[in-house]
Amino acid sequence: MVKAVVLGAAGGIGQPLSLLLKSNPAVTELGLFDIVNTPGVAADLSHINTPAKVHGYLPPNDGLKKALTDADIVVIPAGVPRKPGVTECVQINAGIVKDLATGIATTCPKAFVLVISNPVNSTVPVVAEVFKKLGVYNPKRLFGVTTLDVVRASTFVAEILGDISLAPSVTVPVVGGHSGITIVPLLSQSSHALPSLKTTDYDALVTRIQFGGDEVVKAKDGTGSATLSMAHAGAAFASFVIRAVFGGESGIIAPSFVPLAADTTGGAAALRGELDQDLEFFSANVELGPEGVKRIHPLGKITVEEADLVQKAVPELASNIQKGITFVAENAPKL
Ligand SMILES: NC(=O)c1ccc[n+]([C@@H]2O[C@H](COP(=O)([O-])OP(=O)(O)OC[C@H]3O[C@@H](n4cnc5c(N)ncnc54)[C@H](O)[C@@H]3O)[C@@H](O)[C@H]2O)c1
Ligand SMILES: O=C(O)C[C@H](O)C(=O)O
Repeated sequence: MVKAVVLGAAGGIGQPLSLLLKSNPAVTELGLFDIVNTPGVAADLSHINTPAKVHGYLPPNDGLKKALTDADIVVIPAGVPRKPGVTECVQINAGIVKDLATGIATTCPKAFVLVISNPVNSTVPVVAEVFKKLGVYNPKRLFGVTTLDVVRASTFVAEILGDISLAPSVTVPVVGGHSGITIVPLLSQSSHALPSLKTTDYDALVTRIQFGGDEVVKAKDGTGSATLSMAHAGAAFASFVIRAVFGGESGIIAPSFVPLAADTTGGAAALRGELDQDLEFFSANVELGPEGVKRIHPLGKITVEEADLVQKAVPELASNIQKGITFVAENAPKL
């Protein structure tokens, strides 16, 4: 029995993500919360002949609390997407995420929380700070969803290999964070070796993975950012967590932006030793287990070019993380 909850379920990501979770046979209950339209989305999805019972909730009458009651896994795509030329919407989205995290802390503090709302490098620290303030922080259960970067890297590498049918089987660890230069693809660790690329082609591939979001924002021409590929990526990561935590499956490893305190096996300590500056959060290859994060893998063997990318990402990540921490320090969660 797994109850999944989507916060922001009526949005561009929320609707297709809810559809994919409704299609996941391991999900037996699906709670949909948004400030608009969830009754309609829930009614629509409830006609699909899969096991999950679906309920939609709006803010009146304790809707958030009702949606979150008995939640096992909560996915958060609530927030404002980027428009062309706008780099981030920290204040608005941090406020939304802070309030939703407060609801989680008071209603289902043991749930596994997957944050999609941008900027992930700051919103995940927001959730952590709220949980710390409310005394329910378990770093093993908090994840920033960076899977879209991994999905993009697989696709773009398959394109370079000249065979798009390889895309589902190509895996490229993408580490660091989820915005611009904090996105670091470790192409040397690709499951499928790349042909030797000219420096300009290598740089172009890295840039395309780092700024894949811009490609979609530009193409959508003012109407939003990635929603369908994000729903695919979010549902895939949710499925990894469900399989590892509730299905008892071992050996699932996927990049995610996690608190480094989640790992006590020495993996995070080894990763910290590879970075120039200490960070509280980093997207690394995470091995999932029954408690959530089982082990955070260090970067391992990387090239000089990749080490340079990591070095450039770290100060930007530190500043993004601090923004989230400062936001909660200045805007305490209200119960
Ligand atoms: N992590 C990633 O890789 C990734 C990828 C794409 C987009 N995103 C981010 O996901 C977020 C959502 O994007 P979208 O395209 O779905 O936007 P959208 O505007 O289509 O949908 C957002 C939804 O959030 C809802 N919402 C707003 N405030 C809320 C609140 N307090 N409680 C509950 N719901 C609330 C809105 O009503 C809306 O339905 C944005 O922050 C975007 O930048 C992240
Ligand atoms: O780039 C964005 O604003 C959306 C998202 O983070 C993406 O990677 O597509």
